[in-house]
Amino acid sequence: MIEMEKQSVNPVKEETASSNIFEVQDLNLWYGDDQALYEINMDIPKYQVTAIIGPSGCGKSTFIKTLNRMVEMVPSVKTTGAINYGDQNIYEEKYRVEDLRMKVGMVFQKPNPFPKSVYENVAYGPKIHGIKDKKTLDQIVERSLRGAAIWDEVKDRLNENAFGLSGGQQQRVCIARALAVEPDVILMDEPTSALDPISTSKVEELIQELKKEYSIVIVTHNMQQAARISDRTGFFLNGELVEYANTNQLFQTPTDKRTEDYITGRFG
Ligand SMILES: Nc1ncnc2c1ncn2[C@@H]1O[C@H](COP(=O)(O)OP(=O)(O)OP(=O)(O)O)[C@@H](O)[C@H]1O
Repeated sequence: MIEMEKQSVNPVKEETASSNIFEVQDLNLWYGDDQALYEINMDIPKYQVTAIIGPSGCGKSTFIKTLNRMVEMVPSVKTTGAINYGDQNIYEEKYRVEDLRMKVGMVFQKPNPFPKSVYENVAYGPKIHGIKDKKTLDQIVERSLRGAAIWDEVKDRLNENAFGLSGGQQQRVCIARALAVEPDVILMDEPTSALDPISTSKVEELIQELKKEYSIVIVTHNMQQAARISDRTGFFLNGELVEYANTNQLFQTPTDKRTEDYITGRFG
């Protein structure tokens, strides 16, 4: 079993509803006729790191993309159930997806900066939302880059193309870009899988800092990473949420045989 030093957190169901950023209720999802998620029920706590683990194809990326409705970019997608964010179900027809995406930022597996300067990458979202004043934009860019622990490395390179940065630096610029629109939640889909170990540990440290101000959901293939950085972990298998518990408990005393088999390396 994986060694853990972190304090454990109480299971969400013992907490009040307002301590959750999302409450996923009976969520099912199909790509055309193929069902990819089955009856997912999951309360995702505020200001914590929630990790999603499971073998390839189990539905991790599909699930995380339901949280900002990015999954709907696939035209054949159908969902049933609800995801409550605040007091609203984000799958209600009247819910404006643009509002959701402002509050629920996303960072992807491969760093994907725009082919623009570091400054423009971070200022892009605020500009789209109507901020034009140069001084205000300068402040947002600095604050976001500081928040993503990359300011010192890029403060003299703000006008250089972001493609000229290392992969790990690009990923932190992408995190700064997500922070610039002041989200509540940051979704991360395997954010370190394309990074070297030093960049990975920088991003992992950053995640620990970010959870003071944001709620974080991270998909990871890497169980050690989930154990190191998350407060709660959900284990997915074949589109089902098999087990969801505080991370310590899930890795040390899993209650489901399938979780135990997976974390002890018997499959996956
Ligand atoms: N755009 C799509 N169209 C049709 N089926 C899809 C699409 N994306 C994913 N799927 C299917 O949904 C299921 C879950 O895939 P998903 O990518 O969510 O799994 P995953 O756990 O993130 O896998 P990996 O760890 O390999 O990234 C798989 O059977 C996959 O083939």
